[in-house]
Amino acid sequence: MELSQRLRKYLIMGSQNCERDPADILKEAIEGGITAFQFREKGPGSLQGEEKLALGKRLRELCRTHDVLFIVNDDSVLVDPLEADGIHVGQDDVDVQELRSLFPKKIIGLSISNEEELKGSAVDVVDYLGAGPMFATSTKVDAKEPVGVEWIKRVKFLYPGIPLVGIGGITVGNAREVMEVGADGVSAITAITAAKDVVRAVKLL
Ligand SMILES: Cc1ncc(COP(=O)(O)OP(=O)(O)O)c(N)n1
Ligand SMILES: Cc1nc(C(=O)O)sc1CCOP(=O)(O)O
Ligand SMILES: [Mg+2]
Repeated sequence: MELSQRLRKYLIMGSQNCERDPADILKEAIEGGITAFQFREKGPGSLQGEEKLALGKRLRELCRTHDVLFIVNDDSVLVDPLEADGIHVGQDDVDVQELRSLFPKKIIGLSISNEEELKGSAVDVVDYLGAGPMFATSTKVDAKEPVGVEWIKRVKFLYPGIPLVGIGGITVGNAREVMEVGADGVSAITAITAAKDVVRAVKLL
């Protein structure tokens, strides 16, 4: 399957986003039909060190069993121990050219929030882009101002060949807008982790 299809329903989370066992939430999200998962264990309340690694391994196994893409957020040292399919980084993280030489065959995702970031990034070495925040979000403390779905149109116009997912404030109610302007997928934290019925939320997304 093409990467653009594998990024269609992209759950991102860590234990800090979950009020119950993250593995249960991930299992339900897989049942609902997520195609990709990003292990983003960071921020207030997140696990560190061995505990982080242990949780990553549990979640990785679930993704492997169900053929869901497993991407690590930020932490390049976790890529090999977790046998991740790839890594997602932002503008203030490890440089993507350095990542590409470390991991020639892994999937590398890069966050892009504006034209300046796009111009200054080595887009040619990455496999997909994350564009956001689409809408207001309180999940990421240092999130930028919402850029809206117009940003998806612009990035697709400039880089039609690279898979693109929207992120930030995406819900069951607005995911369609993001897809209709040309995104290959939607990524979400709260819309899935905080849903009363996770299976249904993913299906509706
Ligand atoms: C798919 C996707 N897009 C964007 C991000 C944000 O990455 P970044 O800007 O590095 O912020 P953190 O997630 O590291 O706080 C993402 N994680 N995934
Ligand atoms: C991790 C992340 N990155 C963003 C970006 O704009 O790059 S917004 C964001 C948080 C997404 O959480 P929610 O789905 O709960 O809004
Ligand atoms: Mg990051």
